[in-house]
Amino acid sequence: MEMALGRRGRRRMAQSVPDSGLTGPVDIPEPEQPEQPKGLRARLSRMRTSVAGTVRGLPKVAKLTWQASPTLTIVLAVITLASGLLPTVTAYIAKVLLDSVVAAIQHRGSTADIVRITLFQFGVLAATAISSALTTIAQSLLQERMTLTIRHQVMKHASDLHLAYFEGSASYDMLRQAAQEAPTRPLSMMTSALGLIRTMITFASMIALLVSISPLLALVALLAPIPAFISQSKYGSRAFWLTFMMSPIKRRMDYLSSLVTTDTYAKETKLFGLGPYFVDRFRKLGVVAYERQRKLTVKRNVSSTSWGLLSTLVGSGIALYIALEAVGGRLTLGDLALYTAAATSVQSSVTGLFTAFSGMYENNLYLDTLYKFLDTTPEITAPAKPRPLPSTVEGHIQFESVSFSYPGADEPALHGVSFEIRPGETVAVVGRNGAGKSTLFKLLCRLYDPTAGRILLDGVDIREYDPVELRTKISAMFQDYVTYQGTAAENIGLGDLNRLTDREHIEDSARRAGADERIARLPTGYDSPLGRWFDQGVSLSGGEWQKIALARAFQREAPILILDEPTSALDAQAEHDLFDRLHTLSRGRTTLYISHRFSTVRQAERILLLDHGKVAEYGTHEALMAADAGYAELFTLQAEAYLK
Ligand SMILES: Nc1ncnc2c1ncn2[C@@H]1O[C@H](COP(=O)(O)OP(=O)(O)OP(=O)(O)O)[C@@H](O)[C@H]1O
Repeated sequence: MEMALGRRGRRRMAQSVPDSGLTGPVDIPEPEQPEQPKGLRARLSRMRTSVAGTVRGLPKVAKLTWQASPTLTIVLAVITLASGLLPTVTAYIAKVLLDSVVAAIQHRGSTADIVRITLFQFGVLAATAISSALTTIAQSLLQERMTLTIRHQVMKHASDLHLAYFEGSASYDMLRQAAQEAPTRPLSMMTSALGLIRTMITFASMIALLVSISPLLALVALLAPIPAFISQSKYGSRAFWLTFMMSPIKRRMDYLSSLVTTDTYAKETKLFGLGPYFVDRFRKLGVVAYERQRKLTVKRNVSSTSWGLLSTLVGSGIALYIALEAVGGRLTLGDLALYTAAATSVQSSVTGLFTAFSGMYENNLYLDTLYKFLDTTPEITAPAKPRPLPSTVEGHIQFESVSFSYPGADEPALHGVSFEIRPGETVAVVGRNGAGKSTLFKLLCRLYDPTAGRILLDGVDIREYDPVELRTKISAMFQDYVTYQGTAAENIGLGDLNRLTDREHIEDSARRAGADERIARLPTGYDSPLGRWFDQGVSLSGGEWQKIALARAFQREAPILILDEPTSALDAQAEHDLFDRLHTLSRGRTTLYISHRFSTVRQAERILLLDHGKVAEYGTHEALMAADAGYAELFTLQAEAYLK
């Protein structure tokens, strides 16, 4: 990006600015296609590859269309193919009509013939109109079904993918393309493919007529539109590259837009007066995106029109030749009409063939992204023969030399971590920001797999279990819990889908989390909508939301309880009450919680101190205080602050 600026001062500035879209230059690199050799042979071989690739893409597209709706696919195919003959029939009727008019004028024929032919012509024209209306209906319905089918497939696949997939920006761009661009492409490809066959039918029937008058003319008419095709295919793939390269900029625009239009961000945006700044950046990014699009659209159309003019010139030449032939008496007026129609039709068929093909080629490129996304295999999967979890999981947890690095990170988040938690024990995990505490929890839930070492649950490596089943044994609340735009009951019930409607259990979970009292004060209690996206719901405070999220964790009666800073937003009384209850709540369950408040940490049976991804200390509060090392230092620091 910076390179494109070319001016030294701006380049230096750009280097110090992260490429986040929030600050710095809004330019994005010109879409550059991979270097390709230019010679004729290379071009031909590229064309062969793209033809083969596009043709190979067809069965997949046909399958997608069929999955969306077999009936509509058949309707569309039959009408499209049948309408292939209509132009030839229409042209032929025009000839016959003209000849019978001339015959009637010269008293060689009757008006009854003309009426019959006109009626037939009406029939054909009506059929043309009906088939075009049916095609439109079938296409738009199929498009709806198709969008639904593909979005469903994308959603389903995304829900199966591992967490890390969503954290890489390249894969996120791919996901965006698959979700937004791809749904319209298969039908477009299918329509082009059917159009291609229809045009071939028209073409074959028409060419027969043209060849019969002059093979040379047929050849000229065939060759003229080729340049138009070349320009089409070149710009077709450029458009694809542009969209692909535009994806990051579009995502940044979406993000900026959400910063200004989403309730949770609006407060801070207003406080710091960021609204106009974000709006302006959104506009600037939009201008860059538009400029790219404009250049390409103009280039593409100017180019194809120029090439198209060449085809028109040939068409006019043919018309002139035939007209002169008619004047010379070598052709009838009807022949003239027929041959003119045939010549024009062959012209447009050939252009149509090439345009349909280049359209298919372009659509296929977009679809490749969809297939690539759908082919991405989830990295966290169940083994071929998952070991069934025992009906009563004891909750014995062992970390054995566990190391973990986030994809693309320079330093490991965890390094050689080993410790053991006995069944039913309560352990507090402490450490500075970034020490690796949340990562430890995520590994235990198998949201990631360790890069080295292993984690055992009841003596078995957790990778031997089915991760979905493993997670049913864990009740968890993360720091960045979700605030669902639903009712209070739904917000809690989602913690255990099997008990989504078990109101008694939901109320019990709320009581355990200390959320019951606030819910009772809501306009319609548990049925009150929370959040304002869909209904005029109630806005809760940060602490009240946290209690709801806690209740959701308690909703699942699992043998392992994991709480990542469960009281960060709670008031002192609520925090005290929760930890009071935690003794009862954690009875019979292995419990791990992260906290930065040492008054709550000391209540745990054992304390694990992490430091830069390593276990620094592990033991009871008393033992760690006696050791007088890192934990004792942090504890004293906080205690002194309170006593001052
Ligand atoms: N999704 C991620 N991708 C890449 N790196 C990450 C990701 N999440 C965390 N990290 C990095 O891993 C390290 C450990 O993070 P972790 O969230 O486990 O820390 P923590 O001890 O829970 O911190 P805190 O007390 O601030 O919550 C940090 O350096 C962080 O930058």
